[in-house]
Amino acid sequence: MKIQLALDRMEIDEAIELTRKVEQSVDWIEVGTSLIKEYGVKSIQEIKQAFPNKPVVADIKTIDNARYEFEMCYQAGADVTTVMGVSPLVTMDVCMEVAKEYNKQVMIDLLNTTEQQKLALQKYKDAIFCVHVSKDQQEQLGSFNTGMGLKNFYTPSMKIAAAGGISLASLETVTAALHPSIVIIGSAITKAENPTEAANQIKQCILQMKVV
Ligand SMILES: O=C(CO)[C@H](O)[C@H](O)COP(=O)(O)O
Repeated sequence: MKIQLALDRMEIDEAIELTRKVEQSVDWIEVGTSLIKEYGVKSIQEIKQAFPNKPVVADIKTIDNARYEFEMCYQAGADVTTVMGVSPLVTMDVCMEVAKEYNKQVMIDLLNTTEQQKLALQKYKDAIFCVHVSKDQQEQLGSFNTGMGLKNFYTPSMKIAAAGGISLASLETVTAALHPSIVIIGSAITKAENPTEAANQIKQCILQMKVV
């Protein structure tokens, strides 16, 4: 299981400095939606330049205008770009098409998708599916719980990611419920008193769980 470090609500320099402290423990780097909104694609360019050997995820959360947004992210250096699962399927088709042209990946954010919408997304077999508890939901309901399985949607060949307030304390619950191949972790590392130690503890916990 890979760790995707989510960088949100900070300046680009701060994001780079923080990533340097934890880079040994994390696998992928996410340029968070807030960084892209505040600083534009420059945030993707600078973070990819600083960490050329790490896969970079541009969490742009596309919902329309897919070719324009996906090309912009891939040209800036993103290896994976995100699209909302609630988008029209024509948008999803364009995301998959652009990713193929650039030989890059798509992450579909399942936030607020209905069961019916999830089933319609199953055909995008090359995509990574992200189960996401949003910031606003976290404030109201807390993070992940054991009831958050993927029921009828999941197939063994699917690549699943999980995001939303995941911490060392909830890592085992999330893993048991979703069997993700990627855990997306932001605040539990970036807001920790000692980010290096927090990231290392999460990495060690994953190694102990022996999950791939
Ligand atoms: O997509 C996001 C916000 O929309 C974040 O990347 C995701 O929630 C991870 O950050 P945190 O662990 O702080 O919740």
